[in-house]
Parts: sequence; structure tokens; C-alpha cells
Amino acid sequence: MPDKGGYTLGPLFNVVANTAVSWFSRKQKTPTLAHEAPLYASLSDSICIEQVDLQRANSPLFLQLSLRWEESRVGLIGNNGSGKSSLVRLLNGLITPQQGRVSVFGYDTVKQAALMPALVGFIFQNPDHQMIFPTVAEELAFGCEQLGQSAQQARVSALALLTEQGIASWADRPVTQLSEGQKQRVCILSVLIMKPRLLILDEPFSSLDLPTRRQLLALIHSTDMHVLLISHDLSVYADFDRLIWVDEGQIKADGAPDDVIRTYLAAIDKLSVSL
Ligand SMILES: Nc1ncnc2c1ncn2[C@@H]1O[C@H](COP(=O)(O)OP(=O)(O)OP(=O)(O)O)[C@@H](O)[C@H]1O
Repeated sequence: MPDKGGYTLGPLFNVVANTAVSWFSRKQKTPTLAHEAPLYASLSDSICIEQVDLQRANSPLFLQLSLRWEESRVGLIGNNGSGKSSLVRLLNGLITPQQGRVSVFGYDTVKQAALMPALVGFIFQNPDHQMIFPTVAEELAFGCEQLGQSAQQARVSALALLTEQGIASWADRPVTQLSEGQKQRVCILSVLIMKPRLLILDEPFSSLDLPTRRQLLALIHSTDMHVLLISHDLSVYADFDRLIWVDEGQIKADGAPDDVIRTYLAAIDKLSVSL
């Protein structure tokens, strides 16, 4: 399924398309964790992008891109338009490559697309692209229902998570009446409640206040999920296992966060001097 989020058709179409993609990716008939547990028990521990070609807006972005990782905390950095969001959208099948193969823990993101919503959780930069239900509890309960819980069980699970987070009073609040940061927090919880094995966060911090941001960072470090984080704030990668710098669709540097950040900043300094 090629990505239909067309820049060319204007921002309104983009919002509608992203919301539809988000709904579809959460709505696909997801196997229940209980039934599928043996299947989830790692075909592989790695996430693999193998010789991928990807075109966006009729221009080539990735040509024979290959990447593989097993580390549980991985970051992606790069300038605007370098290909970070496109790369992570390959990992849950939101974008299909023209050539090559992408697999997550051994599962092919195209051939086994129906497994992806339960395997890979995706937190978008803009919460409005993700929210589809009128109230907070319904938003959270939806993910539980997709995992096989009854509507009643799902509401209980949603309320339990909100209580654990100290925000039980939000349950019946209309999502349209939340602030941007509160919406982002609900989006994050609506993905976490599905307990994906890989959690992808694309610029999640932009509208979060300091306490919520710290809470999210602590969660990233404490969870047993694999995390792939895109952020322009380089300080968040301090304790990450690996950092990958993408530039114009190519991997410019890949390794320990300190080393990659040093190389990236040196390149930016060089660019500023030559401007
Ligand atoms: N929905 C889309 N349709 C067509 N082209 C797209 C679409 N989304 C991104 N592109 C193009 O793909 C290229 C990579 O964009 P991408 O969003 O992956 O970059 P990014 O590194 O995430 O950028 P940013 O830091 O600005 O979010 C850009 O040239 C962009 O114009």
C-alpha cells in the first residue's frame, strides 16, 4: 500500500490521510496477544531493512538502503527532509518500498502486515493525526479491543492505566478539550496500552511540558519494549545504545550517540561557516 499522504494535495488532505492511516494501522484485525504469544516469541531479535529502494513524490529517497539493529534504544537524527519519518514508516508498513524487504523481529512488514499494529506502536508528532474517538477513555479502550478484550474489559483497562498515571479524572473528557500536550500524552498512552514490542516515536516531545517530557523519557528507559526515537533535541540520546544519522536518504553516521552527535555537529558547523 503506497503512502497516500500527499503534500501536493494540501495540508487538509494530509491531516485526513494521516488520521486514516493511523486509524487503519490500529484498526486492522490484530491477533490477540494471548493467542499469538508463541508467534511473537522472536523469529529474530533484529529489525532489518534490506536493500530498500523508496520513492517519495516521484523522487528517489532511499536507494539500496540497508540497516539492521538489535539494540533496544536507538535514535534517528538528521536535518528536515532527510528521510527519518519515511524510514520509520517503513517499519510498520505505513509505506511500502518499491524494492527490498523490511522485517521487524523476523516478521515481514508487507507480507505479515496484519501483525504490525500489535508488534509496532507508532507515536506521531501531531496528536491530531492519531486521535479518533470522542473521549480519553474510548481512545485508550480502542487499542485493548483490538487486542481481543471486550468493550467492558477494555474500559476497565483504560481506567486502570489512567489511574496509574494519576489522571483518572480525564477518562470522560472530550479529547477536543485537551491541550496539545495533554493530547500527546493520551496518544502515547493509547499506544503503550497495546504493549507493542517496538515503540516508534517521531518527535514526541514538541508539545510536552518539562514534567511530562521527563516522565516520557523515564518510561522510554524503563520499558522492556524496543524504542526507536526521532528527535531534534540531541540531549535525549544521552543514554541510548545507538544513534543513526540520516542525510538525504543515506546513512551518514551510525554508532555510539556521543560519536555520532560529534560528527553531526561538526558537519553543521562546517556548513554554517561556508554559508
Ligand atoms: N507524504 C509524502 N508524500 C510525498 N513525499 C513526501 C511525503 N512525506 C515526505 N515526503 C518527502 O520525502 C522526503 C523525506 O521526508 P521525511 O518526512 O521522511 O523527512 P524527515 O527527515 O522526517 O523530515 P523532518 O525532520 O522535517 O520531519 C522529503 O523530500 C519529503 O518532501
